[in-house]
Amino acid sequence: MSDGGGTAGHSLAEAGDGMQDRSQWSKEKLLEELQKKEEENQNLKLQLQQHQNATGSYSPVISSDILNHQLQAIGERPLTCAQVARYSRQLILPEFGPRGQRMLSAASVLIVGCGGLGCPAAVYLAAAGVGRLGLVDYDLVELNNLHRQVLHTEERVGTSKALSIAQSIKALNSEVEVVPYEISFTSSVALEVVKQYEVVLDCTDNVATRYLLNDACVLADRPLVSGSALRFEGQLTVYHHQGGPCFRCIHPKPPPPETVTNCSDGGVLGAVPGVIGCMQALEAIKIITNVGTPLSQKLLLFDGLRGTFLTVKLRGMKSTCEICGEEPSIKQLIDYEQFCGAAATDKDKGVTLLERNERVTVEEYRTLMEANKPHVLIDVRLPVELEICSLPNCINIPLKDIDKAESISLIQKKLSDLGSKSVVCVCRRGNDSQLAVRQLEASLSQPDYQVKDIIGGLTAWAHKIDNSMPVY
Ligand SMILES: Nc1ncnc2c1ncn2[C@@H]1O[C@H](COP(=O)(O)OP(=O)(O)OP(=O)(O)O)[C@@H](O)[C@H]1O
Ligand SMILES: [Zn+2]
Repeated sequence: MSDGGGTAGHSLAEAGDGMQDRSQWSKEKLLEELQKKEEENQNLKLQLQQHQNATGSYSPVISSDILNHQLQAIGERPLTCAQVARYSRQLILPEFGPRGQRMLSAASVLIVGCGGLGCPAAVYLAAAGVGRLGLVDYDLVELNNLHRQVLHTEERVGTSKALSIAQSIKALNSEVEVVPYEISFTSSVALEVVKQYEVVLDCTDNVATRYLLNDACVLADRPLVSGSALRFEGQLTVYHHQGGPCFRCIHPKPPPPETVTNCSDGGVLGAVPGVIGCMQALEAIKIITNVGTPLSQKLLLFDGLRGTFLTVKLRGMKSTCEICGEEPSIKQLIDYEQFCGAAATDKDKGVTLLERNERVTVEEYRTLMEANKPHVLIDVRLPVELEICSLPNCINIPLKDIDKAESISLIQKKLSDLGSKSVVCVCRRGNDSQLAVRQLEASLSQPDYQVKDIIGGLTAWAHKIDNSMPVY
């Protein structure tokens, strides 16, 4: 009885054709034999290819005659020879075929957000041959975008993201009609733009725009392919499609603004939005061509660190949903920044918590430093951020640890060693440092301590005092 095709009972040298004992062969002889086998292999592959081409079972080069015949049979305009050549590898997918290609070429997709998700989504939709691609973004390309926003280039830093993507896409596939919108996607324009496209992709990065896009898609009755990515994780779902829920059915109330983290603060590895953006393109293609099962009422969770995908079922459409329910109270677009209590951007807002006399400017801090005035400088960022840049003689106590007993006793010890009562807090941009000051004021026991923060943080220091300090 066979042991399952293993080599039991034979030496390794015999395994394979089992005819020759090669265990005593020289290196040269082995190489010669390998080359011979490789040539035989190539010949076999070629023969197989010719056989398959002749029988029509598989051919990487498709005859446009055969395809055009199939298309005419289903009453569609035939693909040109150039289209057949360009899209041949996807045309031979039985589920997709020339029918899918025709549907894709006739379709239009709107991508809102030309950043980390928008770039991969756009590149795969354009490459696949979508007919018309709308690209919305108000922002300009920055150097720190390039690690993940892969359609922009070093040369185009400082120029419009929408135009930059449009340029890359045109170079990739000149057949695609590209419509760049260098605008803020707001309530006044959203519905008008969305109505001009069949499928919409949410590739943005803020909650206000997510609600706006959702409501515009429900009002215009368009499916919304929604993606997000942060740090090493990503999410993907399709809203308002095939009777599935909309974003509001799942999230009737916006989250408190302070609980929302963006890539600029939380960080993101470029390949992660790459994965999710590609999958947004895939969902759009599936919806347009009616192939497969779209992620409607399902949420796909990608864990890049573990390399795992998990799909969870979402609740269904909510009959009481304010926009897609049975008696919707929202019949037109509203003010989403007001609704969310947050701006429709993830740019740093620059909070002001402290009074002016509780703060020092970077210039004032430089004077204090140069005068060697004894003080304790506390950098409240994460340790990894201090590896990027820091001011001399700081101690690192991350904001989340600032009011812990051991932090307070460390600060008190440092102050008493220096014979000082002055504490200065610093962070990246001067937001967390203000929170730290408030917490220290409450935690430090002696009322005559002076606790201040540096306005604008290390970013202001880099811009105004030390140009050699990196800005991130
Ligand atoms: N309401 C909106 N109108 C137009 N574009 C928007 C809107 N909201 C967000 N965007 C765009 O969506 C894109 C999201 O991209 P991404 O999440 O990669 O962030 P980013 O802002 O480029 O980078 P970072 O957060 O690191 O500064 C951005 O280019 C942003 O300008
Ligand atoms: Zn809903």
